[in-house]
Amino acid sequence: MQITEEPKIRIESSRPSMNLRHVVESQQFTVPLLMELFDRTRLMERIVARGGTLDYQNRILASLFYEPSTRTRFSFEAAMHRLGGRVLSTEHARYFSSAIETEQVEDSIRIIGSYSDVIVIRHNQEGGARRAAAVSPVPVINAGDGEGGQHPTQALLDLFTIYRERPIEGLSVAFIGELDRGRTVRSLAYLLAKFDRVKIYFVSPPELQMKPDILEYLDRHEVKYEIEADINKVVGEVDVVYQTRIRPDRVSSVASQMRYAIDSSVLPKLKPNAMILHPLPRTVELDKTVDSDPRAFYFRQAANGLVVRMALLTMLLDR
Ligand SMILES: O=c1ccn([C@@H]2O[C@H](COP(=O)(O)O)[C@@H](O)[C@H]2O)c(=O)[nH]1
Repeated sequence: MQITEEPKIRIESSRPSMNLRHVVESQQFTVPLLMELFDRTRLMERIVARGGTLDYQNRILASLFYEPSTRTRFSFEAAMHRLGGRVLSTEHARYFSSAIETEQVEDSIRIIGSYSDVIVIRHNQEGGARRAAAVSPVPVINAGDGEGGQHPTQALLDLFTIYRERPIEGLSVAFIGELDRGRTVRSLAYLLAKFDRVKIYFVSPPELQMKPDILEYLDRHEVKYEIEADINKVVGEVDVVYQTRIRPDRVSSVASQMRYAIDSSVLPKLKPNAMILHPLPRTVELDKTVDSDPRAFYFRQAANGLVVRMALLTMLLDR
């Protein structure tokens, strides 16, 4: 794709109105900050449509992944390239360099922060990103920390995907699958709690249900929710079905995994204008026959990762 420089689209290179130093958890985002991010995201859509910008040349993003990633790493790196910047990257941070000799994340971050302008980190331990942010000389973005941690930028792109289609106020959302270790679900629940009249259904086998910390947060913020084990009682009620995997080792049988699957037998039960989301990658819980249904939004959701992450990078780099 050719970069067209004329007429120039101005990224409000002015400073973001709200101070955002690191992105560690979803709770950091207020509704005005989310709206500012989404306004910038719309601008990024226009910039990407013309091939990108050179505005951030000479800025360097370091991507440091201690766990595998497809969408998050590629979209962050593509985002920096579309902004004209450069990327230093490893997807084997657990094995590279001195981590194998038990170098602490703090030391790695101090060093890498002296080579770069922003660090994107996926850490295998809950709290890994927070530890990184505590010592980093440059902004740190949490790209997933531990199984019970968070994945705030996934939640931002999830929310943007919904926001493009309908108001978030008054929305009903069913989170289905392996909820206790679903960092994407945890992060999105925190974001949804910022909006009025949202209702959340947590649908999973009892042993994989959402952990009390999120439920207590929802209670404190007076967000309505229900715990449910039967997918059929919920799918017809909601505006958004947020499907997630159930890994086979977490349930006793394939049959119980399949009880939470979305396939062509479930589609007729959904509202005609429902949205089906999934953070991907999928296993058996989201059948490929669903892909051609107009309510399937998961590939658009993954694609939105690029523009949302571009917008977020500009907000951190412009401050
Ligand atoms: O059902 C799911 C599927 C994925 N996740 C988490 O989402 C990301 C996916 O990683 P990519 O960087 O997009 O490849 C990862 O953090 C998974 O742990 C999930 O929680 N539930």
